[in-house]
Amino acid sequence: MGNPKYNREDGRELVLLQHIFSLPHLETSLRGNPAAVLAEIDRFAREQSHLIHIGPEKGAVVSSLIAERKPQIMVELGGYVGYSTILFGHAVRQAGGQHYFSLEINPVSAAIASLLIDLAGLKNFITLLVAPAHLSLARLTRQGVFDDGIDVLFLDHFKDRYLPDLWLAENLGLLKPGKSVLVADNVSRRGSRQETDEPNKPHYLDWVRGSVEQKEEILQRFAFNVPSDVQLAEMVRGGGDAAAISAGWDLALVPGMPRMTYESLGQYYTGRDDFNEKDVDIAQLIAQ
Ligand SMILES: C[S@@+](CC[C@H](N)C(=O)[O-])C[C@H]1O[C@@H](n2cnc3c(N)ncnc32)[C@H](O)[C@@H]1O
Repeated sequence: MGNPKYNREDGRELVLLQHIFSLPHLETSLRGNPAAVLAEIDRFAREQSHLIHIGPEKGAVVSSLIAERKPQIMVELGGYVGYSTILFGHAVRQAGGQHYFSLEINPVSAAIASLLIDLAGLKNFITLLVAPAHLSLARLTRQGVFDDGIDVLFLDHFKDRYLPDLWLAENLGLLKPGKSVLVADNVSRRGSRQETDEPNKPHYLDWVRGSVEQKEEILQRFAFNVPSDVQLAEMVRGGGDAAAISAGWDLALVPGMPRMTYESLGQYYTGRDDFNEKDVDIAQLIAQ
């Protein structure tokens, strides 16, 4: 059964949508106002049903990073109902950035997010793609939107996909040394719930903090399906996921690049070990 607070199979996200679109100040103060839309989502999560959004405290940490780094292109893996999309998309736009991409696997969550993003007035600045993140990364790579790299990659989807999707981004050449920053939600080893701490699965931080040798050792534990004679990045740029798949690649499990090493820019810890309120980890790619 688990904690009923976290039982999310009750349609609460649709209730949130109904709630927001029936507020009396919808047209007067919510439309076109990202901060007001976010405040209503936070209020709903506090007073009615718990949501798995990043929330205002960790959200502010990432918003400050955006204001400081001024990313042109930011990509989030796991858009859910659009809270972080609206918060960070707005911050990227305010910082003079070009575009925000939100990748979400669940079509119901994405439909809700789409309406809330539109309500907040950010529709033209944000692209929301509904598919497993690895397929959307391939699709956007093919479209050339990442030709100058991803400036901030925000990982907030399923924990067991953080590493495989980071590996794909590395392999496709989407991360640039001295520039690209990774922001990962809830990856600290503190707290009791560690979905990634299973015996044979490396933890996200093993990779992001690891040396070249440690990362080579991590990759040896996996059976990758890697055709020897074809460069994945070229293939995906030319023909997207279809070309890669027909050449024998499994985009869901592509080896990372051990020579890409990261420098930690800090870990913000909330002091709470609730399921989605623990920490946010920030690291920058330094070598390739
Ligand atoms: C913790 S929620 C994201 C919260 C959101 N970033 C926020 O702060 O408002 C995780 C989301 O990741 C999505 N997700 C899980 N696996 C995914 C995948 N492989 N690709 C894209 N989205 C995924 C889930 O459907 C869920 O909506």
